[in-house]
Amino acid sequence: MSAMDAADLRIRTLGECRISSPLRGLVTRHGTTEHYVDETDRVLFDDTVAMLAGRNGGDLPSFEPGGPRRHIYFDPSKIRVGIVTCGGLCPGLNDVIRGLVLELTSHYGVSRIVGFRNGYRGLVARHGHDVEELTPARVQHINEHGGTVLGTSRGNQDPAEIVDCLDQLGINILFVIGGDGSMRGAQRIAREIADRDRRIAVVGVPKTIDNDIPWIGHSFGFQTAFGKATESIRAAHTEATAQPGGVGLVQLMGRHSGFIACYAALATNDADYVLIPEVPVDVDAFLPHLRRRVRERGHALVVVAEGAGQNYLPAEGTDASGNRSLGDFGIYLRRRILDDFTAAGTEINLKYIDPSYVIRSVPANPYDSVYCLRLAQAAVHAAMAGRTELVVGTWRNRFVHVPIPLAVATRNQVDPDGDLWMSVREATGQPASFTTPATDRAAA
Ligand SMILES: Nc1ncnc2c1ncn2[C@@H]1O[C@H](COP(=O)(O)OP(=O)(O)O)[C@@H](O)[C@H]1O
Ligand SMILES: O=P(O)(O)OC[C@H]1O[C@](O)(COP(=O)(O)O)[C@@H](O)[C@@H]1O
Repeated sequence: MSAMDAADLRIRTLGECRISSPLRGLVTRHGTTEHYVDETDRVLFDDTVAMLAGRNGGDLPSFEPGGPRRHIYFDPSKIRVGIVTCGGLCPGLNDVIRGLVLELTSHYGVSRIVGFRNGYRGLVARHGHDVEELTPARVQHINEHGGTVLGTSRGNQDPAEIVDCLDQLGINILFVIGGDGSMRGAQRIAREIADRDRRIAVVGVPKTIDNDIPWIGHSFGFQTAFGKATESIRAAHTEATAQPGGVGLVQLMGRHSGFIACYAALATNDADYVLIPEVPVDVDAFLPHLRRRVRERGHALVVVAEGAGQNYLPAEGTDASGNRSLGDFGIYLRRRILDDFTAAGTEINLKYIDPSYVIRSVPANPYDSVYCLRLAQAAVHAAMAGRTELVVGTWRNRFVHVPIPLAVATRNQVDPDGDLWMSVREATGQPASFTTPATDRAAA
């Protein structure tokens, strides 16, 4: 990450909080202390992170903690709130929508909440402002289903048109539930709002099934998704061990980050190999290893993230413009394994499984449901206190406010020298990498 401006590390606010919070039920058991965040409290980055953020020494940056404030910026009786979900699906989207609506209505007394349909498209006049009133009754059971009741979309929209829409509908707070692309969009919307000198808060709840957004410990839905992926790994293992020369090959989502592959493999502890985008793999070095393993043990199980092997993919893995194609390394690997075993005269029974969208379209598990609710609560507290251009995250086991520029500046990836990858290598027994002298020379 390049060095950031100090301004990018500060949380923006719309103005002074002069209204006493209407939050009820937050008095502690001892009856004296109200449970509000101490405004002077800070959650420090550690030194490494400070260095990454370009603040080497001196004024150590810190996060503002999330949570309810004693004084708020918006008058709950006067405001109108909008919610939008963007990007790919992820378990828990409906939990977050529900959490936002329930927190706004039950605790703050906000009664006017709308959901924009189909991502940022729902905020663009050309597509016809597509909104739906959201009430506690409407959201009561939506968490029992996967997907998002608001719908979602990809495709860039003009921030100016979006702010026109917020103006026309009298929206005071916009909650964006989405990935890094959505948050970049949210940042541009917030800047457009600031340029027009409007007082509209934009607060993000980071969504990524790949767990690739930093500053959030792990993302909501991730645990549900890798849990679902373990079913495919178990099936592949059962198939592989049931016949001579059995090879199970499971491809999982993960375009740039291999967290799903690593966690699903660790959860089952059956995989012999895990291939992820963060660790280069030379297929020519991998194949003899796999053949040896099958000869010695009678079977093998390979788990690949779809974005693995991008360092290797040959000409046929490129698109018409010569760019290397992303994804589907598993399909390529499947053909190479079959060709290699056949050429070597080694018996093979390969079963390929790609659970694909199955792992991200399911409802959140109870852990993720709790996490979604707490992220939603933190997002509402932040917005009601007039904070803007931020996402809610977790850092050092605290809910924190992360400025959007910081949240989108880097991608969370598996560290090939870190503990997680070491655990995977311990569990699988695979070498540090699969390279040949030629790829080593190329890398150097
Ligand atoms: N750089 C950007 N600037 C403005 N809007 C963006 C940008 N990238 C994405 N968006 C908006 O966010 C939406 C979701 O982004 P996308 O990258 O598809 O998914 P995700 O948010 O899950 O990463 C897009 O449809 C687009 O409207
Ligand atoms: O087919 P789609 O909808 O473009 O989505 C597929 C991609 O989305 C991802 O799940 C990433 O989405 P996230 O933004 O939730 O991390 C990739 O792993 C996958 O390749």
